[in-house]
Amino acid sequence: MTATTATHTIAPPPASGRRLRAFLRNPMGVIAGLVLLLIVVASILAPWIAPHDPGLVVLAESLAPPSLNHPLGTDGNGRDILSRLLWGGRVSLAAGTIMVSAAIICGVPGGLLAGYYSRWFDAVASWVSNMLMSLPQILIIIVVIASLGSGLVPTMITLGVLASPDLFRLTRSAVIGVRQELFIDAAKVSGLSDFRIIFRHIFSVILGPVLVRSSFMFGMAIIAQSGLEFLGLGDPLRPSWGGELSLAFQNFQRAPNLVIAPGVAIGLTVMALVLFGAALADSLGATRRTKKGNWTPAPSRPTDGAPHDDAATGSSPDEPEGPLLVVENLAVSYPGEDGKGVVVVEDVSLHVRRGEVLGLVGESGSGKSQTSFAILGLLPPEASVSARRLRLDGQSLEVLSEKVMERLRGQKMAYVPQEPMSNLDPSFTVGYQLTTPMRHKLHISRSEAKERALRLLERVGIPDPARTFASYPHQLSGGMAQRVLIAGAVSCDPELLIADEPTTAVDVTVQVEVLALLRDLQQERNMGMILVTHNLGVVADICDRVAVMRKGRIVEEKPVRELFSNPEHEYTRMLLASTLEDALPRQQRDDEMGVTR
Ligand SMILES: Nc1ncnc2c1ncn2[C@@H]1O[C@H](COP(=O)(O)OP(=O)(O)OP(=O)(O)O)[C@@H](O)[C@H]1O
Repeated sequence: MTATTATHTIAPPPASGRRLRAFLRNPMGVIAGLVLLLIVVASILAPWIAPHDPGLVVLAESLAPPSLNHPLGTDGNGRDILSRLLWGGRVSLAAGTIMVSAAIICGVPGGLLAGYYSRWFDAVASWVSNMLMSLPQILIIIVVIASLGSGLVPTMITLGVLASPDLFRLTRSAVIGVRQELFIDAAKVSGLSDFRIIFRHIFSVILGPVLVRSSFMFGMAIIAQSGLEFLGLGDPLRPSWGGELSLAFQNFQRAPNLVIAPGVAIGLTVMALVLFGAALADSLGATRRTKKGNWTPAPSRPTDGAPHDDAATGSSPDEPEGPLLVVENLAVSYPGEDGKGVVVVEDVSLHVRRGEVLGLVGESGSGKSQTSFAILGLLPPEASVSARRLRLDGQSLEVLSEKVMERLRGQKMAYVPQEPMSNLDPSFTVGYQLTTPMRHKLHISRSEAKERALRLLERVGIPDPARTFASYPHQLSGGMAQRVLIAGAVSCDPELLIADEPTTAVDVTVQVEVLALLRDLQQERNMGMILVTHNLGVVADICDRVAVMRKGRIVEEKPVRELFSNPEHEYTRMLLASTLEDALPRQQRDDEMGVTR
């Protein structure tokens, strides 16, 4: 699920504000930042504040000690050291900027795509990255300098490309980590394109680690560039810290103090960058820990549906009384270790009519979620799916491209997950996450989406919709998060709602409310609903029909009352005996909850 910018009236402090405050609480980071700022400003202003021309040779003043005219003395050629260091700072900073930019450009997008899509792109990109890492860097640099000259740009770009595997691997592993997060699934279910998911949800997560690593890399770039100058591989006419250090060593016997100034310039800058990077890492890490600490369990996730647009989706209108969803002979398998496929769903056939609730029950691992994900088109790439028919509103889902499925998930199917907190992106406000799918799918303005979101929040029983709209997920209780996700799920009027154990993560009292809410919304909107659960008590509460799954197959399927009064399959009887011992008959439950059917 996703989001738009909330209105700013009651917004809590944004994540960036918390990070800044955490950073400012670290004195070392602040001092390092100030030192860096001073170095950057002094280097930029070098043409105006340097007391002398950095290239002016006055042999008569060779190796002059510090004086008013030359505050840091002069080098072996009588050039003013302070002026050369100020100008040299520009070179060092430019070197760092070029190298880090090249490393980011080569490493980060590749890591993002490799981590997100895996498969062949990952294999190729990882191979290239490993190859780059195995190259002898100094030899490559010497070859580049020999063929392209000692210009700063080609040298530092080469170094950046050679360093890019570092950022590639960092980004790739961060993306692989976040890709497993449920809020990414939620974003997919809400119909967001891969580009928006990567840009909005994943990029924000990798930004911190990439920034931190880049600041270290910047320090390394300064050292590398200075080292090249020191070894005589730079341009002798270009004032630089490394070049000054090299000259100082040449005159070490006569004026050993000359190494101090360029050494301090390099050491101080690199140290400040490292400390700054470490403080940045701490502040980002602190924010993340805070969020996780407030995590509360709860259910549902938002999705959207949209105005029915058969032309857009290529669907044909369903016959008036025909089922909304038809699944015939669905099978899902995964590659096994011995090369044979492991079948996790086999020969599953079911249908759901508009306004009908189908319960999909079975023990853990019986294939309920895999069946749901197959319908939603959200199985991982390694899954093999086949079905004789898989139709939603008359449209065959199995032949659709991922792009059309994306749109369908936004427009016709919605999903309410088991763990609501994990399905909300901690970096965005509830309002943002609720309104983005609506704006995107329903093509409505920000203010309309906000109005709609506030109404939905009120409808799902959130006591202060405006406040919740502006809140971040960690500020919600589990039950509230669950309601928010249900609001998101119905926000674009889906026709089919798949709720996967929506009450697992909340306490018993909230469970009852959530089930009642789902049932009310389903009836109000005449949605077809699949309720995935292992609890026959829940089935008794809100389902019209039940399909009992075991070991990937449906072993019995019939109307709820019939199933309860006449369970035929041995497994169904066992389920009934074990889970319904304390359950009340449906009518009695409805009466007690004041529900009219
Ligand atoms: N990516 C995967 N690769 C291989 N097997 C998988 C994969 N995902 C799920 N499975 C297997 O598919 C089977 C069915 O899983 P599924 O999640 O559908 O069960 P479930 O009935 O929903 O269980 P639960 O109630 O615990 O969620 C399980 O045996 C599971 O190990």
